[in-house]
Amino acid sequence: SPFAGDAGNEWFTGEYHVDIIKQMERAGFDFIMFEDSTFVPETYGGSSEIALKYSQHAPKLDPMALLPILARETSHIGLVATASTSFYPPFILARLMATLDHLTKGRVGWNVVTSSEDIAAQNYGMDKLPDHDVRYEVAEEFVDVVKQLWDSWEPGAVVMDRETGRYADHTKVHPIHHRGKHFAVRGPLNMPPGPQGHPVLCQAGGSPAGRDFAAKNATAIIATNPVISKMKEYREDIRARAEKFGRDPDDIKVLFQVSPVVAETSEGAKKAHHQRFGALSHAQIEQTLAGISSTTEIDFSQFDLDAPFPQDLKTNGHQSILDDFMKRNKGKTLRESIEERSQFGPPIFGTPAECADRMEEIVEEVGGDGFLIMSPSTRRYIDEICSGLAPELQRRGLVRTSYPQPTFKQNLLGH
Ligand SMILES: Cc1cc2nc3c(=O)[nH]c(=O)nc-3n(C[C@H](O)[C@H](O)[C@H](O)COP(=O)(O)O)c2cc1C
Repeated sequence: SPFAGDAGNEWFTGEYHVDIIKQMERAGFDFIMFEDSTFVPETYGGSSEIALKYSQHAPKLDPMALLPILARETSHIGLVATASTSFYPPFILARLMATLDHLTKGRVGWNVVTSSEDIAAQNYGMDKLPDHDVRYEVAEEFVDVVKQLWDSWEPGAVVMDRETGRYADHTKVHPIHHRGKHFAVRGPLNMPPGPQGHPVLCQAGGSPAGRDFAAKNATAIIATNPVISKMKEYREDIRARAEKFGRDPDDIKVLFQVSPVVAETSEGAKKAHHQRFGALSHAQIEQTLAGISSTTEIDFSQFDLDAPFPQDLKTNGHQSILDDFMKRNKGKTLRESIEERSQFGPPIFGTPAECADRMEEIVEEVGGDGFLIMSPSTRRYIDEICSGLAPELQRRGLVRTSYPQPTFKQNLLGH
């Protein structure tokens, strides 16, 4: 982008992230989420050329190391890092999250992913990932172990009694002696849990196994769908699954991915939207196809752009994303199909008031809890959202103007 400035360099030192998170806190965002993966894609065209040309999936800073820097520069906004249950040992993850919950004073969250790329698994001593549904079985056990570790220090275990010179009460700190199908962990954790006890869990399950996992464990669920009726269906399905697991569905916030295009005038926004998402340029086509190729591990460079693509593709990666993509675009050419996909969510463009109107309509129809704004990495875009769109939503009482509760989870849930 001609408006990226020197973000490509400032990004490496975290300066860029510090600037944007301050804007976001001022604009009343609940949280920032850092997506993550740990590989350099090679699926598209059988080479890393296109992925590296457009910096797709790489480079990435490790979000775990970035969060405490951002915590020092802010006071209220939630900070969510992605970590994979296929690659981390549960003890290390539990300890990292507890550490971050203390360092951020109760503002940390974990986006739980199972990962979808064999090429990433090969960085951790595996030839390939377990099957899709087995990954969720592993994730269930992983989260169970992590929660047991966070609970291995009972409330009141830390006494810090100066008179007796005693730091902690050993009768309130317990090994967990977990021996399951996938993990064996003795415990206890070597530190007490942070202010939230269990940090906020985020998830984006799309498949039946993924939705069950999310409905059972997550406080924030993020989802992508450009079709309003499907968004509604998804949220209702998640809420029904949550009830099945004995949870109050209102304790889960379902947030839909959008990428609003905001401008001073309706015409300006329409033009900018068309530039970004209309007839795709060669570069946009390459980027979108390379993106789908790396998440599905299917080389889309082999298909004719101006013909329908096969409807019987199979992946051990993000199957639900692929199924949905095939179903929605039956009969369409690949070029037509990726035009919709490149938008990520329902089209939203206009002046701040027009975008706010559209978002309000969508939430009314979907019964949704809000949105996850997916941002191109420029300060200009962040400013359009934080100084243009968000204040308009705040004036309408749709976005917070303060953070009344002490922790991220309490602010998210409103109690
Ligand atoms: C908004 C959004 C963000 C996601 N972020 C990540 C991520 O950072 N890392 C990752 O490996 N997967 C990520 N995913 C993929 C999901 O974890 C999940 O695998 C995907 O939605 C497909 O669902 P399934 O696993 O139930 O098949 C993301 C998905 C969505 C919709």
